[in-house]
Amino acid sequence: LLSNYTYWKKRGVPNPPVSLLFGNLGPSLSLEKSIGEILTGIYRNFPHFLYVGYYKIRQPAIVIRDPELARNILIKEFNSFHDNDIELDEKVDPIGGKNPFVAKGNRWKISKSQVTPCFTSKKLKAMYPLIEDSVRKLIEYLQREPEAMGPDGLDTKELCAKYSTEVVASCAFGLEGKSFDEPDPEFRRMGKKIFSASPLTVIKFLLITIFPSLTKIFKLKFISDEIADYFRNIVSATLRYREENKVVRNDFLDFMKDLKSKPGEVEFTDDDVLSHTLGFFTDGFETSSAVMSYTLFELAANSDTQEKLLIEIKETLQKCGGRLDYDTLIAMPYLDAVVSETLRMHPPGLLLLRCCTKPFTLPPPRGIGTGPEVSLEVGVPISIPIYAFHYDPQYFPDPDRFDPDRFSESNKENIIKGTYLPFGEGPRNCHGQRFGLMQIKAAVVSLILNYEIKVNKKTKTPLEIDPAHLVNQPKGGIWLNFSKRTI
Ligand code: HEM
Repeated sequence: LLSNYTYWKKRGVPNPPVSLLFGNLGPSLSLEKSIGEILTGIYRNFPHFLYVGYYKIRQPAIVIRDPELARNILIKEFNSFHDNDIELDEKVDPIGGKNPFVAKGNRWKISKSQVTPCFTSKKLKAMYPLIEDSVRKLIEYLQREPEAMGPDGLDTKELCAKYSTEVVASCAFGLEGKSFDEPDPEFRRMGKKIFSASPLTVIKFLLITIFPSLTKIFKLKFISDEIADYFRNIVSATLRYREENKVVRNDFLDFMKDLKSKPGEVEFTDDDVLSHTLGFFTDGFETSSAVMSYTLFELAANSDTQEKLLIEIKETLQKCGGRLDYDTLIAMPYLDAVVSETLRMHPPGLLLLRCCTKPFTLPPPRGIGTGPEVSLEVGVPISIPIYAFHYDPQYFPDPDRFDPDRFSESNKENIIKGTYLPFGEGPRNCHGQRFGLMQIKAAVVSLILNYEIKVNKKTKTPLEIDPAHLVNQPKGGIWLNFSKRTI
C-alpha cells in the first residue's frame, strides 16, 4: 500500500508521513480537523521549502508555502491553473454546476462573465437601500428580543444568519425573507438546507472536495431537486410579476433580467439566472454571515477596539448629516481595518483549491539553484493555504493577537503580496467581495451604534474551528450580550 505514496519522493519533493489508508487527510475524514488546519500543520513543518507534497487520500497534491509562487499560480500562470479542484457534473446538477466556483474551462468563463457585471459600484449603490432596509429590520428585531439583554446572551451566529438571509431574500430574490418576523420562515429553512451540518451533507461535501472522482460515480448534486424547484418557482413568479406589472427594483434579479435580454455569444437561460441567484446562498450567505459574527465577536472581546470604532461611527455620522451613504460607509478607515483583521484571523475559506490544467514546471522545492525543477502534471491539485499564511508570524507578527492597526492606511501597504488572501486572487477571485463587505459593514455600524457588545461565558474561547462545516465556523457558536446604549 505504501508504494502508492512514493510519487513525491521519486520527484524530490518533500512530503509529511502518510497514513496507509487516508494519506494526509485522515483527521478531516474523522472530523477531528478541517483540511485548512491539516495543511497549516504541513506548512509549518516544512519551513525551508517553497512547496510541499501531500496525499489527498491517494492522490498526490501540493501545498504552496511561498507567497510569490502562490501569486504566480493565481495570476500570471492562470492558464496552467485555470480550474478549481472541485468536481460537480453540470449534467447531473445543472444549477450547482453552473456556479463559477465549480465551473471549469469555458463554462467558467461564460458563468463569470454573466455575473461580474452585476457587482459594479453602480449596481452595489443601487442595492444599498435594500441593505439599509435589512439593517433596520435587524435593529428592530433586537429591540424586541429579550434574550439580547438577558444573562445567556444571544446566539450571534443565528442573528447574523437571519440578517444575511434577509439580505439574500431582498437583493437576490426580490422578497421579504420574514427572517425576523417568524420563528421558522420557509425561505430561511430552504436556505439552511443547502449548508445543513446533517451527516449526509457533511459526507457529500467531503466527497465533493476530497474524492472528486466519486462525485461523478455517485452522481452527486450540490443543489438538490427540492431546493432547485423551490427557488426556481420563486424566481419565475417574481420575474413574471415584474414583467406584467412593469416593476423595477434595481436588485440582482433586475440586473439578471437586463443581461438576459441582451443578445450574447451564448444563450442566457432561466437555469443560468437561477444558478446565479442561488449563488448568493451557496457563495455569499455563509461567508458573509460568518465574517459578520466573527467581527462582532472580536469587537466584543476587544472593548478598546469597539470604543474606537464607536467614535469613528459617531464622527462620520456627524459629518454626513446622520445618514451614511454607500461611499462613506465603504471608506471608513477604522471600520475597514477591523473587518480586514477579522478576515485575517477568521477567513471563511481556509484554502484556495486550484488544479493544474496545463503542464507546468515548478522551481526546485528549496528555491532556484538548489536542485532540479519539478514537472507538474495535469490534474494535480494545488492548495494555497490562506489560513497558514494569515497566521505565519513572519508576515503577521504575534498572529493570535487581534490588531486592526495592521490594516491602518500606513501599515497595510507593507503587507507582503500573496500573504493576505481572504477573497482569493487573480481571475477566479471573489466577485462578491464588495457586496459581502457592504452588507457586513452596514450591519456592524448600526449594531455598534445602538448596542454595547460583550462576550458571554457560553462562548467557548479560544474559538475552535468546526471541521463539520465547509465554511469556517466556530465550534459551539458565538454568544454575545447586547446592551442598549443610551445615545
Ligand atoms: C465576506 C464575504 C466573502 C468572502 C470572505 C468570500 C471569499 C471567497 C473566496 C476565498 C473565494 C475563492 C477565490 C479564489 O479562488 O481565488 C470566493 C469565490 C467566489 N465567491 Fe466569495 N466570498 C464572500 C462573499 C461572496 C458573495 C456575497 C458572493 C456572491 C453573492 C460570492 C460569490 C463568489 C463566487 C461565485 C466565487 C467563485 C469565483 C470564481 O471561481 O470565479 N462571494 N469567495
